[in-house]
Amino acid sequence: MLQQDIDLSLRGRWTSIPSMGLLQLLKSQFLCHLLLCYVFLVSGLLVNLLQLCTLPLWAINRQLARKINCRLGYCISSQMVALLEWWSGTECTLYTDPESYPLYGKENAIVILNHNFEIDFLCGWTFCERFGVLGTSKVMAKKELAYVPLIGWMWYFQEIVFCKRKWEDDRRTVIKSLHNLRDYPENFWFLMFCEGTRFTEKKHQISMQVAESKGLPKLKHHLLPRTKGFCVSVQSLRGTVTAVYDSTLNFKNNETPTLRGILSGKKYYADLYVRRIPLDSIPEDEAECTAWLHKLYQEKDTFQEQYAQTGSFPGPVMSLARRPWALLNWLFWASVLLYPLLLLLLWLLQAGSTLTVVSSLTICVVGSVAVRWMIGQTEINRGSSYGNKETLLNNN
Ligand SMILES: CCCCC/C=C\C/C=C\CCCCCCCC(=O)SCCNC(=O)CCNC(=O)[C@H](O)C(C)(C)COP(=O)(O)OP(=O)(O)OC[C@H]1O[C@@H](n2cnc3c(N)ncnc32)[C@H](O)[C@@H]1OP(=O)(O)O
Ligand SMILES: CCCCCCCCCCCCCCCCCC(=O)OC[C@@H](O)COP(=O)(O)O
Repeated sequence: MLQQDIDLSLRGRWTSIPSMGLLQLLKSQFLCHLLLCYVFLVSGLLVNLLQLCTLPLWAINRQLARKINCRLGYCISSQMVALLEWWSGTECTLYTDPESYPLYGKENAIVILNHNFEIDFLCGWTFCERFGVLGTSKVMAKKELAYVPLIGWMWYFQEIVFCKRKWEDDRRTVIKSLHNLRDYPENFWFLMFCEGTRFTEKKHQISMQVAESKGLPKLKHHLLPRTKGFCVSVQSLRGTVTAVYDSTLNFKNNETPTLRGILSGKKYYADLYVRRIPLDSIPEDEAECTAWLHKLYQEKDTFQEQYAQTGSFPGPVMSLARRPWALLNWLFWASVLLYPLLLLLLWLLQAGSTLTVVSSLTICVVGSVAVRWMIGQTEINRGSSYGNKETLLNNN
């Protein structure tokens, strides 16, 4: 490279810093990420420990144990919401009809969401937070997520419905977990990604072969939904849940948002289109319910196509401001946990032996490897093989 090129590239780098903003620069620094992760990991472990302490209470007063665990769970999940809303400043826009809007958060609902993005679960959580149901939010999650530290352990106490994505194995456990929710003491949203796995080109191709073999119309933006879980949820929660919220998520400017981007303070623009469908209008019969879900996904596909063409969903936009609680929760944990960290660092600098310095560095490395592994769970290119050709052949 010529000296002139080097000068130009360096000058470009330095002149771009002021325009990038000092705050943005700060947000991209590894040290900041380390501090965020420290607060998240330590507070998460403390909360998990407190959740463990509630175990005897489940036998004595189950409803109280549930209410306590909702609030404890909120302490963990709202930190991730704070990261999205306050750290990255991501904007979440809700498209929905004004008649349904007042009911959101005031009734039990099954939420159906497309599964294309690495942070779709986080956007889901953010909408839960804004409607006051974050602590009680539920999901039908793959069993592997039960072993993710903090989040998976928290879910165990929040009565999340886990599945192995093999209906023969899941039928009994899924129905049992759903029946458990029938006397839940607070309003909850139960999320289902009926596609069962995240969208990839390969999984899409295979699932459209399945659609063709079943004589179903092809979908452009979705995988063919797996219907058993939805039908059994509707059957098991009839009388408990009053509506299905058909939700379709996309991001402005064709962005493919990532958790790493959020952690680095990157701002995204999420758009969510929600239609409220009364549960009574969904057929009870399994075959009819299956056909109903297939039709719903065909409609969702047209909404995504409209978004791809016009950059917006149908329906009016409802204003939905972020609330301060997620930020306040984070500030609480940060003030409780950063002070002892500071004291420890000062002590290490002043009097720490080589052994204590080395052990502290080792803890830092282990912590950051653990967080990297957890972030890896959200990455689509590290996703499961469920829905790939191999699985299809095994199933047959
Ligand atoms: C308003 C805003 C949002 C609010 C948010 C609210 C709450 C937030 C809460 C938490 C946020 C955190 C989120 C965490 C995310 C974690 C999510 C996941 O883990 S997703 C993965 C696990 N979940 C699911 O899979 C749910 C959907 N799946 C089902 O319901 C399944 O039916 C099942 C119960 C899991 C059983 O699985 P199985 O594979 O056995 O399914 P089926 O029997 O239904 O399917 C077989 C059937 O499908 C046909 N088919 C279609 N495509 C394929 C393919 N590619 N390969 C093979 N088979 C395919 C197949 O022909 C079979 O057909 P048939 O039934 O006719 O035999
Ligand atoms: C202040 C906060 C600092 C936060 C630091 C970062 C912490 C990282 C936390 C990671 C949390 C991990 C939650 C995992 C949820 C992943 C949900 C998901 O999307 O699962 C995928 C499945 O649906 C389908 O799997 P595939 O079949 O596609 O494979």
